[in-house]
Amino acid sequence: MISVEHLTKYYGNFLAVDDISFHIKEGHVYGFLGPNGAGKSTTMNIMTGCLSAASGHVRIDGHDIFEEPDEAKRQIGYLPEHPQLYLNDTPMEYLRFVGEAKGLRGEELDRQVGEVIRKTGIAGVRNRRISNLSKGYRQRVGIAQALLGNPKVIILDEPTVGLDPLQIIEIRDLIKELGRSHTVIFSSHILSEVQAICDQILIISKGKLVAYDTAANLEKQLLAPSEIRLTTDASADELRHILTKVSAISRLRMEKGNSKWTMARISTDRSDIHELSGAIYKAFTTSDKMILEMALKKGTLEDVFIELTESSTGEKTNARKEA
Ligand SMILES: Nc1ncnc2c1ncn2[C@@H]1O[C@H](COP(=O)(O)OP(=O)(O)OP(=O)(O)O)[C@@H](O)[C@H]1O
Repeated sequence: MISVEHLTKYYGNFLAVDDISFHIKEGHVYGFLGPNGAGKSTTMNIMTGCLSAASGHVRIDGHDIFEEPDEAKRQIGYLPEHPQLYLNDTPMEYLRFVGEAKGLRGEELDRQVGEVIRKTGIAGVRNRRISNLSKGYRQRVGIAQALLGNPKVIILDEPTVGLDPLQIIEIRDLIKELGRSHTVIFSSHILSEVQAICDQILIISKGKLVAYDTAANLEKQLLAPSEIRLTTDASADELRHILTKVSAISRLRMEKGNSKWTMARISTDRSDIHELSGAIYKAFTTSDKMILEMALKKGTLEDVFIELTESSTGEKTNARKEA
């Protein structure tokens, strides 16, 4: 449905999109996930024909966005990060205006405007001025205009930014609903949001595509090491000796505890952390030392996201606090 090949974009000397390539199939919800400034909006603006690129190709349903912009754009409905709504218009007037600009006329215009109003749940406010609508309803109007012309692909740039928690839930539900009838791509810097809505996740960091897969596969393939925190009455040397029998350990770090007990962090790269905890219990049974406390921490997608985006930006992302 969409093919992006070796896309590169500079702002002056600054490389904002760095040789990004990916393919998108019909009928799924895709999430562009990345910290602020990662290059999500720039990539979306190029994909929708709003911005040029230094090099690379974007094909929408076989049409090159640079060479056949009209055909390619017909397949896309776009809600930019800062949509230009006409605040003095009502949603009805605004949607009729956008519909006409997309070439709709007469009964077909009436039908489509009615349908997008119904789909986005704005019937109750369709005759109020947009300037009097809440941010959530304005965002719905923005999504409604993207749906006009019945495009195959809907691209939404940070559609939940600035909304209150209830509005966020409503817009997320709407995106999921749209995913039943369209291919939807939306961007966010909030991992939990992308995880909750998307079938596929594209992680973008510092202009590069650093991962592309389902949430479950990302966790499996890029697995952040799982870790066990252990407190024992064994000394550090005794613990090292007991654990020589445990092959699943990839890393062992002693931690400063109180003077009486030894505390350690034990990591594994294996996908099943219980394989490690079981082996540790077993190793202790053949010693005269005790496990006083054992806590398991499984590697999560959040760990993967933070590691991928930190290693390429060198900065802390804000995913953890907002997820
Ligand atoms: N018109 C511009 N001129 C110069 N630099 C720009 C311009 N637009 C974006 N940038 C820079 O390009 C980088 C990528 O920006 P972009 O808006 O694509 O990121 P983003 O992932 O969408 O982040 P955000 O969520 O903050 O919008 C950022 O460092 C940004 O400051």
